[in-house]
Amino acid sequence: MSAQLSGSQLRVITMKAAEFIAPAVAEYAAAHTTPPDALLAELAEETRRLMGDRSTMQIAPEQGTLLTLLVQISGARLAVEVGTFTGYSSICIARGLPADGRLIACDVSEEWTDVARRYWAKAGLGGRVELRLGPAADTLRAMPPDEHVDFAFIDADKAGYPVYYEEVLTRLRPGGLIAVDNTLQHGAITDPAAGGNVPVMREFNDLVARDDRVTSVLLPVADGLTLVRKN
Ligand SMILES: C[S@@+](CC[C@H](N)C(=O)[O-])C[C@H]1O[C@@H](n2cnc3c(N)ncnc32)[C@H](O)[C@@H]1O
Repeated sequence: MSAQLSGSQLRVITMKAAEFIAPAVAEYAAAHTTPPDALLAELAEETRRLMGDRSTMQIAPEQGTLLTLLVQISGARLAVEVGTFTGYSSICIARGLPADGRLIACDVSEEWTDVARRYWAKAGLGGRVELRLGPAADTLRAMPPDEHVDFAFIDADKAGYPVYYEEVLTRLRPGGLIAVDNTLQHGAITDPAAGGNVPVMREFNDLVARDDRVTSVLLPVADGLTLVRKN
């Protein structure tokens, strides 16, 4: 499933990973991580071409590998994604599910998820992924309130994270896992003067760290990825 990465693909991995660690170490880590296959590399390239600067919203390749691995080892059957964009992370999650598993993908953008739909079809995952267009808070609240979700990935508007976290956690089975992206905010999370999404994210990180319903670890992977297990 892996493919040789071109120089530019490897540079993208290295640039994203280098935010928290020395560039040479980041390059070494990237070279010793299972790389994206040809389809994911093509999606990353098309997203860069179509979306320009917005393409940085896509998760880093090593996060994609990690998501697939987490879904596989957790034995998840039903997954939820909040923030799909052009589909990179959804493909990584869906690939970790069994053939009869299901991913509910939430986003507000028809334009961006049209790209995702195309790539789900190309990846043979069309039957495994269900897109729900609309504000994710509404989509999550409309789901049954019982504990039936095995795995979730939160990667949408940062102000919405506390609501997404709570609505997902309510529906997560004990032992289920939530992965939350961008929790280190390019390293600005420790800067008390930083604006933008940083204060919101700091509050969210504090909320998770205080939550005795879960066990969590904030990993310095890419832009910070917090893993949360429901106790
Ligand atoms: C950082 S991008 C997601 C990147 C994606 N996980 C990937 O790997 O390519 C954030 C996405 O959240 C979506 N979004 C923003 N606000 C939202 C909301 N209120 N409900 C659902 N999706 C939302 C945006 O349309 C965008 O596609």
